Amino acid sequence: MNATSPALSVRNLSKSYGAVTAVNAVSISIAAGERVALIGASGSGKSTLIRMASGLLEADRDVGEVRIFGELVQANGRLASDVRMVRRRVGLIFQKFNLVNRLSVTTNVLIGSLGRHSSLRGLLGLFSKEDRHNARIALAEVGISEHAKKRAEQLSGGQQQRAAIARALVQQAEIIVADEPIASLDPKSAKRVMDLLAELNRKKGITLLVSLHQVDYARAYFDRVIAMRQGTVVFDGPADRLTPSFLTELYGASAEELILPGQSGPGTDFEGGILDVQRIRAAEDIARAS
Ligand SMILES: Nc1ncnc2c1ncn2[C@@H]1O[C@H](COP(=O)(O)OP(=O)(O)OP(=O)(O)O)[C@@H](O)[C@H]1O
Repeated sequence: MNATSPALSVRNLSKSYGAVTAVNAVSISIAAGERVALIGASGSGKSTLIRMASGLLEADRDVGEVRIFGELVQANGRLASDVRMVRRRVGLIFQKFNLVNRLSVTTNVLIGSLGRHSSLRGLLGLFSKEDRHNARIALAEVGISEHAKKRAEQLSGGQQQRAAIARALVQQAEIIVADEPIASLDPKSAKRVMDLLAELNRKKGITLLVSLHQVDYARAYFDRVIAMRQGTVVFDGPADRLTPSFLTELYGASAEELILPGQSGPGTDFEGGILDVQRIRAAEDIARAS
């Protein structure tokens, strides 16, 4: 709403499941355009926080608030009545891609435009010429134009994740909230997905909040890291402070789960170069041609 509002503001949010406190009085603020990784061992509360932040899950009653670009998502454990409108600004990416397997890649991407139309129109496949044009551009931007007509289930994991990102682009998401987007991918596909997210942040100013298990990806791609342990935020600061010794200080023995010795991380040879340039040119060509 307000140009100076944070992209995401979470204040005093908690969530319990019976005796388990999944998230305990967490407050964070993410400025528009920031690139923030959320790390933590399994069960530390990352998914629960992400689901509450994006309006998919109500927090515990009576305290807490979430706003996205100043618009209320939930307060005191109740979702805002117009939460659907706010959610349109959020591109959600999940570990398991969240595509409709039997639909074509293009249709899956077009689903991103449904927030702006009646669902019936979308269900009937009555997408506008402009929507289709935007879907073609988005597919080119994420580098999977040649797979547009295939069914989603025919794509590799990395390609499916890129289709999910294309859907967020068609949705014109201003913040992408991704819950372990690379956890199911091989290192090469993981790197491509992370390269793509970072590029969208740089070129389009899309804010990123991405939960990850792997600290080396957090360090390579993000300026700021929020680390959780047992439902609370134990670190919020520059990614380069996350040295192995600091992680051991934060997490003790469970730091090993985050450092992943021996597993190949992103390294430093980010794919940028030729592939990127070709992809961006293709998207620009499509934009000019129609
Ligand atoms: N629907 C639920 N019912 C009961 N307990 C839950 C539920 N969802 C999460 N929890 C518990 O809340 C805690 C935090 O879970 P959460 O999934 O948020 O952690 P996480 O950091 O995302 O873990 P992972 O990295 O394994 O996905 C865990 O102890 C989990 O068992």
